[in-house]
Amino acid sequence: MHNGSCAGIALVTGASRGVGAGIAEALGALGMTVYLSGRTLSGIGTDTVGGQRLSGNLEASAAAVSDAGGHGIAVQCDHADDAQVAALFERIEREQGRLDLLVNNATFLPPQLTAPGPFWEKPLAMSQMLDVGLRSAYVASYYAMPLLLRSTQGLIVFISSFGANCYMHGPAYGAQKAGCDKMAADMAVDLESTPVNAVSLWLGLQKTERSALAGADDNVDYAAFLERAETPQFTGRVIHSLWKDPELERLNGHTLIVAEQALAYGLRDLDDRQPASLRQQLGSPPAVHPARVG
Ligand SMILES: NC(=O)c1ccc[n+]([C@@H]2O[C@H](COP(=O)([O-])OP(=O)(O)OC[C@H]3O[C@@H](n4cnc5c(N)ncnc54)[C@H](O)[C@@H]3O)[C@@H](O)[C@H]2O)c1
Repeated sequence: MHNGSCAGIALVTGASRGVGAGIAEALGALGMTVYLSGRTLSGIGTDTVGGQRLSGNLEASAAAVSDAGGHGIAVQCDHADDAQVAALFERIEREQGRLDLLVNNATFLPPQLTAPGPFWEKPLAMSQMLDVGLRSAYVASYYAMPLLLRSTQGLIVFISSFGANCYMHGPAYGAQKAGCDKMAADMAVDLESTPVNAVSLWLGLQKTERSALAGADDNVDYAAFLERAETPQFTGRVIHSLWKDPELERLNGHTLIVAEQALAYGLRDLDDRQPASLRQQLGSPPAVHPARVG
């Protein structure tokens, strides 16, 4: 089963900036109609890194999707509020009748994310990643399923990282990432014999505003990593190739490393670089769970 020449309908959650905005733009460049969700339609929000306010504007991200050749549609939706998420999918159903691709990206990353210190000395707000990031991905997938089942080839993508398998930003971040990987694996069981598949993706460090500001934070030295960072558009193109893959079913439930999957599909980053797999970047292989990492 395949979507053939149809450019497809996608939803990228949390797409006002950063990874979500870049993925949406790349999907737009490949002709997709992309719904972009975020807490506010225009104007910057309240999120900060190292005391500095992050930018981000959902309407501008949607315009970038359209400028790239697709059709970007900005929808106000707080993924902490199930009723707003339900309304988002009602709107997609009304306007499109189906969904082909859901990218679960929205994550509330608190200002103390990269600050040093044990979890009990940081604000309890660190746990909000488990609300918007983990639970919210379940809720969006739940409401997306009836629409994805109307696609000839539907795909649910979780935005994860090797923080699922090593210590990175503390236990809430690790649990959010490991939880996403596990959701993809377990959803795959329920998705068997449907036209829908689920995968979780480990992204390399991203060239985003958040990464640049975290790098400027005295507590974190991202400089060496940043040199080898990937663009979010690179991840977007890998996601598109996954969605178009006629053998996507063989990856159902897998956790995949974006750079490795790009190699398999013959994709390079925007600067024509071939990003190295995290396995190489870390010097020694991360403790990859062999049963779940493709
Ligand atoms: N930046 C990296 O290097 C990197 C690497 C690997 C994985 N990731 C993952 O990519 C994802 C996005 O990270 P980012 O770096 O773009 O961070 P970011 O903070 O810049 O972006 C998060 C997005 O989620 C949105 N969001 C937050 N709370 C929301 C809510 N309640 N409702 C709707 N939207 C909400 C934000 O507005 C923003 O658009 C995260 O899951 C992160 O862990 C990032």
